[in-house]
Amino acid sequence: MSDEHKLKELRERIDAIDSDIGKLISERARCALEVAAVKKAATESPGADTTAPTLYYRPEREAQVLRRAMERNSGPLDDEEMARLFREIMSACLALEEPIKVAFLGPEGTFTQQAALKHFGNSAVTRPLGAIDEVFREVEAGAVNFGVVPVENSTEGVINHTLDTFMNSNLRICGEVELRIHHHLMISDVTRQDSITRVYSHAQSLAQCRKWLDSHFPHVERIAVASNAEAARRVKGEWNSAAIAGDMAADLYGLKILAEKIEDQPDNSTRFLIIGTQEVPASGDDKTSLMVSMRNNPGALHDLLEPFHRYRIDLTRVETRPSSSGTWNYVFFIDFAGHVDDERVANTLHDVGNRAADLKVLGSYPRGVL
Ligand SMILES: O=C(O)C(=O)C[C@]1(C(=O)O)C=C[C@@H](O)C=C1
Repeated sequence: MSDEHKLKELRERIDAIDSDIGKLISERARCALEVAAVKKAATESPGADTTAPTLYYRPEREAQVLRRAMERNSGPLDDEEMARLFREIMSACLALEEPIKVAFLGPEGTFTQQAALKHFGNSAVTRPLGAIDEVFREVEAGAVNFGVVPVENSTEGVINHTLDTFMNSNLRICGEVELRIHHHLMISDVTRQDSITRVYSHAQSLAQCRKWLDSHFPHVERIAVASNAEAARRVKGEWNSAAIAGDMAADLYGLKILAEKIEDQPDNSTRFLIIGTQEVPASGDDKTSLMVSMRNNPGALHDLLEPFHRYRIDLTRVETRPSSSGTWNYVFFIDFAGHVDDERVANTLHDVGNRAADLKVLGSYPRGVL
């Protein structure tokens, strides 16, 4: 068989498969619409709390669907790629039920926007806001369904502002998403490559690329700005500057990438939290985040952590922040594996509650899948 003939035959097979996939996606979307009708009827049934909103978005179910897509996968696409395809199908199905609105730490083109789209898919309506506390406020006011904020970076550590904002908020953590962060050095079409005297970026990104800058641009002034996207925007009209930012910002402002992946740690990643008002049922692989205030006694941290050890709970993070109320009191932010509905977790929380001055469960949520 000639190459041309073979190609034609293969494309006919692909056309037939696409037609089947299309029909199946439509069938799936019709099912999602029926699910929406069932959910709506349940909130409107006699005896139901009529002030409670219908919860169309179900993080635990989405995590299960994505995990299953990965488990089922037998290649040649890798598991993450397969899950990403299902992520988009589910995002489109949810948009049919109710278009989901998500606020993120902007402006457009930030890694936080990338994280929001990774988590909710491209059918979500995303809205950029200027500061972390604005994202919290917008969710609290009910103007959007969820917010996305960064919480820790593998190279630079915790984003204190996000943790501190939880001290004065009743919002819950409904999910997490991790993003590999690749920084690039980018310039505009008016930049003179041999005359770069300043480089703009967010302070965290400048820190994440410190060694690379020391060796490639030791004498260039490093200027911290509010976001990577803002850095890219500034470079647009300047002949003597460059920016460090991600792919999205380069695309958005039409910048040229001079050097790719300049982060000092090759596995540089940032974890983002999904904040909302919804309590999320167990998905089968969950994490819980707590905020605990302890009186400033010797051994307070040991007392606090002992129940976790006794009930064999796997801690994934412990952070300390000074409390906003008393000068010498501390607030601990603790993340661990498990859901508040698990018996061992409930027992641990009971014991921790007895020892703490204050204990707040920030949320139980599915461990990030993608
Ligand atoms: O299972 C549901 O509750 C649905 O609404 C369906 C579906 C899906 O497309 O699979 C869509 C949105 C939800 O966030 C979870 C799953």
